[in-house]
Amino acid sequence: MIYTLTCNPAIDKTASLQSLQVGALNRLENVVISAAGKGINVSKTLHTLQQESVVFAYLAGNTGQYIEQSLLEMQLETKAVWVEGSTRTNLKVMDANTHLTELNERGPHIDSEKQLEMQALLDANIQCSDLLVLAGSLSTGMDSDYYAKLISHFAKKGVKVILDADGNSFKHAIKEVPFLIKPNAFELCQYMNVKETNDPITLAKMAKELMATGIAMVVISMGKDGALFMYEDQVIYAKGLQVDVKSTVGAGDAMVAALAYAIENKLSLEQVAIQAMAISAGACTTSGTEPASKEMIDTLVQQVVLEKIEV
Ligand SMILES: Nc1ncnc2c1ncn2[C@@H]1O[C@H](COP(=O)(O)OP(=O)(O)O)[C@@H](O)[C@H]1O
Ligand SMILES: O=P(O)(O)OC[C@H]1O[C@](O)(COP(=O)(O)O)[C@@H](O)[C@@H]1O
Repeated sequence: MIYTLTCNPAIDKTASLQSLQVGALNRLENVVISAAGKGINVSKTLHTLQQESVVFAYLAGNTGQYIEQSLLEMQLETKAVWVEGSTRTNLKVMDANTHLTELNERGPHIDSEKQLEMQALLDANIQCSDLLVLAGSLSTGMDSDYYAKLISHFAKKGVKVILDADGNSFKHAIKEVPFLIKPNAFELCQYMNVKETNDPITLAKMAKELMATGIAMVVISMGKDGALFMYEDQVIYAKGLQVDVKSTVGAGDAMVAALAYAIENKLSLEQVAIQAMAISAGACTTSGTEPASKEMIDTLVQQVVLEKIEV
C-alpha cells in the first residue's frame, strides 16, 4: 500500500492574470479552488492512475473540513489528526508568460500531543513493504527534524520512504537515508551550496554524492527542462515535454506520484522516467492541481525522449 503524509495541507486558490503588478491592484481571472498540499496531490494523482493510496493529514477548521469532504468525494481514504485553528489557503497566480507566483501560508500550530497522535495512527497502519510518501512543508510547531525521525523509525521496519521536502527539513531527513528523494534542481543546488544550474551532468554528479550515503534513487526535476532519473549506476536524462501549460502547480507532486506508482509496480528505470515525464507534464495542462487524464498521459508517453548519460 502507498501512504502519503501531508503535514501542511492547503486549499489551493489558483488564478491567472495578464501580468502581476507588485504594489498595485490586480484582478484575478479563472479562479479554481482545490484540496491540495503535496501528499494530498500525490494521492489525487495516484487515484487517477487507479492506484490505491491512503492520505494521512493534519487538518483544522472549516478549510480542513472542506479538504476532508473533497477527498471523500474523490473516494480517497483519509486518516486525519484534527488540530486547532485553520488549514491554510495558498494563492497561486500564473501570468500570461506562465510565470507562477506562489503565496503559501505557514499553517496552523501542531503541538507535540497531536504529533504523537499522528505517530500512533501511522504505526497502526503502515507495515513493512509499504511505501510512505513524506511531502511538503512542516506546519508551525513542528521541528525541522520531523521527517528525519519518521524516516529513521520506518526505514528500520523495512518501509520505503519517498521524500519531497526542502530547506532544513530536507537537510535533516536525507541523513536518515530515505529510499528516494525528488528535489528540484534549485533545491539540490541550494542544499549543495552551489549556484543554480539545470545542467544534467553537474546535477547528476551532485546526486551521486548523495547516493553514496545509501539513498537508492534520486530524481531531480528541472521544470520545463525535464528531469534526471538515477538508480544504482544508471542515469537517465529525460528532455522536457512541450505542452500547452495551464498551471504548473502540482507538476512536482504529479511526478512524485508517478515515482511511487512505478516503485509499487516494480517498473524499470526507463519506464519510471517515461511515466514520470508524461504524468508531470500532463499535470501542467490542467487547471489548478487537477491531475491529467489517462488519455492525455497515454499521448504524452509516446513523446518522451530518454538519454542515458555517464557520470
Ligand atoms: N512548463 C513545463 N512544461 C513541461 N513540463 C513541465 C513544466 N513544468 C514542469 N514540468 C514537468 O513537471 C516536472 C516537475 O516540475 P518541477 O517544476 O521541476 O517540480 P517542482 O514543482 O517540485 O519544483 C518536471 O520535471 C517536468 O517533467
Ligand atoms: O508545503 P509547501 O511546500 O508550502 O507546498 C504546498 C504547495 O505545493 C503544492 O503541493 C504544489 O507543489 P508542486 O507545484 O511542487 O507540485 C500546492 O498544492 C501547495 O499549495
